[in-house]
Amino acid sequence: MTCSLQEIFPQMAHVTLYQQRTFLKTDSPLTQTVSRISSSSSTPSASASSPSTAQSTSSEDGASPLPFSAIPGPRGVAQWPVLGAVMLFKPFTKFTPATAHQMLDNLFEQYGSIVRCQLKGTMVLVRDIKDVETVFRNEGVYPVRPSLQLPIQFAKRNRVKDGFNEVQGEKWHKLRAPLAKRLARVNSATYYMRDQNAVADDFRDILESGEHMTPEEMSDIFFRFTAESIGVVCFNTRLGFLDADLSNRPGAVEYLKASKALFRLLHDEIRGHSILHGLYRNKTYRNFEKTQLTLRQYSGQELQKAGNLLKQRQQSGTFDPEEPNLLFSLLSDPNLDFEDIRNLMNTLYVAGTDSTAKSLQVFFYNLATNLEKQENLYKEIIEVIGPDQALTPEALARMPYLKAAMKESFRMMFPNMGISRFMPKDVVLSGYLVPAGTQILICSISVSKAYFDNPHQYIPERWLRSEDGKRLDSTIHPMAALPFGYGPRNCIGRRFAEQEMYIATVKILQKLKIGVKPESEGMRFTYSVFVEPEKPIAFTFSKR
Ligand code: HEM
Repeated sequence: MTCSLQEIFPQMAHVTLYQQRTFLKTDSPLTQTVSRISSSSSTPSASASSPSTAQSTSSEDGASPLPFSAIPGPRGVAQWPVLGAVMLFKPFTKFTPATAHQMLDNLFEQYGSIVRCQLKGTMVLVRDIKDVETVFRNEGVYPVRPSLQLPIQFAKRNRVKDGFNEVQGEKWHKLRAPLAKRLARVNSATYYMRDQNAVADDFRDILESGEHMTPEEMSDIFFRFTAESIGVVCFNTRLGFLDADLSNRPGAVEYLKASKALFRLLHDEIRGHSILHGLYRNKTYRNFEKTQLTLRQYSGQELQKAGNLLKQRQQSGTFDPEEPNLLFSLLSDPNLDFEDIRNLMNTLYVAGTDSTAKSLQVFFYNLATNLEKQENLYKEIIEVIGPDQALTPEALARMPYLKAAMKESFRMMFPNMGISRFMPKDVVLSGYLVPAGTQILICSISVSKAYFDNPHQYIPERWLRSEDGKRLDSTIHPMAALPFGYGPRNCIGRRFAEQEMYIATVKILQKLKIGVKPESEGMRFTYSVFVEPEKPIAFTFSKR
């Protein structure tokens, strides 16, 4: 069996052997990025983001930190590169890649809140809130997060530009900037609420009449819903993925198939089923390339159509450059070419489908298995907008229970196994000196008794605030649950993800009660790219 870092940290920590080797070379791009960040720590943003920077290399009590080599963790052969990672799994332990999250728990149980181990290269796992703060406060202005290799290989071999999810340093910053500045506007997501409500109407209609669907078919509908919803943002149109008949939508079926295949192939890389795609075009790579080419071709056509529409509106004087329409704004930016825009939109589309589809299923599962909480939420929805009105930004502002219920779902079943960073400078974590260039995995602490009372119970109320704005449970640390990451490299699609999930939940609860069939009670969850049920969930949606 091949064990890799990707298996351990599916969503974000994907480093190939190639990257591992080159990372430590002084002339590698990642190392250059890291040293550039280190030397730029006097830039305003670095110092602004680093209240703890001054003490980042001394212990809290001022004592000299303990050396890196003293960090607890498996010893002996288990510290050897590659072999060390293999030894964390079957047959040496009871864990498999599917239970890697339990393997991490086990390491923390054995060694405490900081662990040094071999996963893909030497990694430091942390699970103490002070360490979480130290990592994020010292991540620098261009935080470095390892990336998957299949997309990087595709870009290289096809001579197309990289997506910003995959690159590092200034290049990453430059690619993300056109989106970041537009998405920082308050109404950047709410602008799409009306169209996304219409998408959710279709989603609800399908689920309402879906009593004969298999759990697999239902899971597919969740994927189609999020693909259709984010499609409204990326392409300014309905792609038709929720249509009963896709035959009048040329290319849509292939596009949908390619979108889903993409995640299966990335999963192959994550699980270590494909390790040689960097060296030659192996089967996984060839399939990946095929899906990418399909996605590019279809998105290219949709962007072309949007570009034509924009031209017409410009010519007829009906285009308002202040309109918060993301695609029109990008298309009318003289500094961006067609390929830049296609890249940005493909990145958003890909990052925004499976992630949200899986999180929505987890949320519905928590509501279905906590009916009292579902009823509280139902009451709030009916009080604020009744059974027929669509969700608006104003109505959402009056739905604290909805927000709390979703936040609690993210806390209970964290969307990914952790968030990874390569440190640009030396830091002290739990009293140990961790040198620049080390990869840190911040593991989820949101089900830890140290940070939450009754951490395994679904209690949305813990997130509610009193009228003066104070959280009822004042003991919750602001960094104890960060499902969308943190800092300049956080999830750029957060508002879209939350909005889609709010809209879908409201639409469905207005008319239907969410339940699960007995076979899905007590479902266990695992991690592939994101958290997901071990088996597709058999939901029921019954009329209220
Ligand atoms: C519930 C759904 C989602 C979850 C839980 C989620 C979570 C995350 C996390 C944890 C990160 C890494 C953050 C970090 O390293 O600090 C991330 C990055 C990212 N997310 Fe999301 N995400 C979701 C939905 C979306 C959506 C809807 C989009 C697009 C519209 C999106 C686009 C991205 C992109 C492009 C990145 C890479 C950012 C960068 O490297 O600069 N995500 N997401």
